Amino acid sequence: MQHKLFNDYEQLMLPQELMDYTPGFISRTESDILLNHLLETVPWQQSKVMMYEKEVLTPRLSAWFGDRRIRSEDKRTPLPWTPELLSLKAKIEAHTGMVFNGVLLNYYRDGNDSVAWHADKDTIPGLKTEIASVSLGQERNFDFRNKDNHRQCYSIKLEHGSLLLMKGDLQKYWEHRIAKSATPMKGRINLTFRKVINQ
Ligand SMILES: O=C(O)CCC(=O)C(=O)O
Ligand SMILES: [Fe+2]
Repeated sequence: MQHKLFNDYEQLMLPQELMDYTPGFISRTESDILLNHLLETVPWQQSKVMMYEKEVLTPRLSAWFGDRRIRSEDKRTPLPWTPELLSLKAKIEAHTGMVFNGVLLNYYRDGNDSVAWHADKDTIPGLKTEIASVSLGQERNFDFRNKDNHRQCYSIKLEHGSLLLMKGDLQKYWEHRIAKSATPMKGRINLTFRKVINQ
């Protein structure tokens, strides 16, 4: 599936059926408060993943809150919803008309923290993956590229208090990442609201 990603002025246009970006979804003051609250209260963990038969630490901290496990093979017990996360979930659900039952929090401590190229798989078989992603703190580049043609690669900045909806066939045809940055970066928290059915 091909998309025209630039308008006549060469500005990047997100195909709305795949990605919908809302800057200022949360006010500046509320975003500041939520960022500090999450930094102080979330039991952040550095997960390990297998890479070429070796266990490596992921270059960021994370936490999973929700009703079910994020993946059946993920042994972490989901953390119980907090009033702050439930209220953000309700705001997103009212805005999008979508319903979520879990949220993955990523904490990028500085420019050395990152997430490698990946697509988020369908968590409910037969349904297209819908993810609502809220960003707090340091603005970072969100890169995405066509799985079949890596030269088709674009970048948007995810601002403090913004909401990015990822939907439709985005995860099927595109990958995304947060690259490491050579420029010094302050902390950033990203919350991805998801729909999962694992036990
Ligand atoms: O930090 C971000 O904006 C993206 C995180 C992400 O891609 C993920 O958790 O799957
Ligand atoms: Fe992702």
